Amino acid sequence: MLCLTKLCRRSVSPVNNLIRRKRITELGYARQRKKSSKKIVIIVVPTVIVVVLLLLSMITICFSLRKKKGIDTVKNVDEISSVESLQFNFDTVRVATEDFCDSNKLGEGGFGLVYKGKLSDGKDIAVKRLSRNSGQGIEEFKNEVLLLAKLQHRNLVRLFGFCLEGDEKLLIYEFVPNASLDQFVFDPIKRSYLDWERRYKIIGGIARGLLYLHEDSRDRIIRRDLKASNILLDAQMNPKISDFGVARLFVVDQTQGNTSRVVGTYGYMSPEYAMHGQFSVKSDVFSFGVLVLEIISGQKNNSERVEDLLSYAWRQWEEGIALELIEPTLRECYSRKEVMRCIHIGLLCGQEDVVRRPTMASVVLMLNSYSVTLPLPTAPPLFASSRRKELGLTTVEHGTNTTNASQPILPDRSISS
Ligand SMILES: Nc1ncnc2c1ncn2[C@@H]1O[C@H](COP(=O)(O)OP(=O)(O)OP(=O)(O)O)[C@@H](O)[C@H]1O
Repeated sequence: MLCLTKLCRRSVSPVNNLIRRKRITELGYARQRKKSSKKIVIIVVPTVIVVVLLLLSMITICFSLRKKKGIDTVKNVDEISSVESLQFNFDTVRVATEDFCDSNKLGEGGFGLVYKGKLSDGKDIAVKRLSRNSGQGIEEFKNEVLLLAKLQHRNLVRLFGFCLEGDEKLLIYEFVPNASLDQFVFDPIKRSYLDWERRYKIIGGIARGLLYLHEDSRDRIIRRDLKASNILLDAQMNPKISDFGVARLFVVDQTQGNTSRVVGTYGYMSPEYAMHGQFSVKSDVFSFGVLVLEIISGQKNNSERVEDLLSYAWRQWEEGIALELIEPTLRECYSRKEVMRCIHIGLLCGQEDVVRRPTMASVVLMLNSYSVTLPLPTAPPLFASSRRKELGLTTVEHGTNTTNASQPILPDRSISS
């Protein structure tokens, strides 16, 4: 009996042991599980939170982008419909300009007279009354309206509206109070108002305006008639590129053109455009180069010159006396570094080789950053008066300015007369 009990105990105790061990193991597992679940909580939860936050921010970004796109779309629709709503009544313009009276005349361009006007709400306007024989047809007119209505940049003149009534074709622009750049740069008295700092800012502003036309506006636009009289100055002397009557609308990859009708002013025209009617953004770059040299030197690049301005500047550059180009009134106070860089840029833009001319994006970069190394310029085209005569080209210099309607508003200095 005792033996049996002992045997039983012996036989029970391994079972108990097993159960105990099992319990211990389970307890161990449970503890381990608890520990690992704690670990999981510590690692996974923040990860999940981060992922959720990331997803949320991505969704927010997507939403705001879609919203922005939506606004843009609305803006586009607005713009298109506003071309119609930009239409002015002829009587409104007639009253605003006091019946197009002479005292309100601002000047005359190739396409007609320009008048100053005041709308009933007090807003100043400039009205371009296109002459009937301007050669500008209804399509060109609408082209200019559509182009300008779409373009908005601080260095471009804004279009407020247009008027088409009977034979009358009018464009209504924002009034830019300080007239055109040529009236300062080439005027023996007013030129003293443009110190180097102002001229440098003007060069930068024109470059940014052109860059916008070439690359940033939705449609690539080639200005084709960039010159000092087409740069207007606002009350703070910020330059504004005006008059897009000859600009053409391009889809972005259609960057080059060929035309039998050359529209432009010869002193500023690239050789490939003047001689073969070929234009590209690089034709504007060429004109910009000429303009920069005019702003620095105060000299007009017209047909009366023995040697054209580009060739003259190039010769001085080669002789190492480029700084002599600078207009005498500037000599007392200017930044040698800035003037040299601008002459360099002017010569790069005026190179005969179209490919070597920089883009306006490069020009803006060159003006803004001295860490950008400029390539050495190569020769400008042989554009001397002799060659012009040889080619039978005459300088087209239409455009007169009358100052009776616009006494310059000068920000902080007055012109001594
Ligand atoms: N928005 C404006 N605000 C103030 N003045 C203006 C405005 N637009 C033109 N003018 C004045 O009228 C003049 C003639 O301008 P317009 O654009 O018709 O011809 P242009 O630029 O002189 O010559 P072109 O027709 O050959 O380009 C300008 O030089 C300028 O003095």
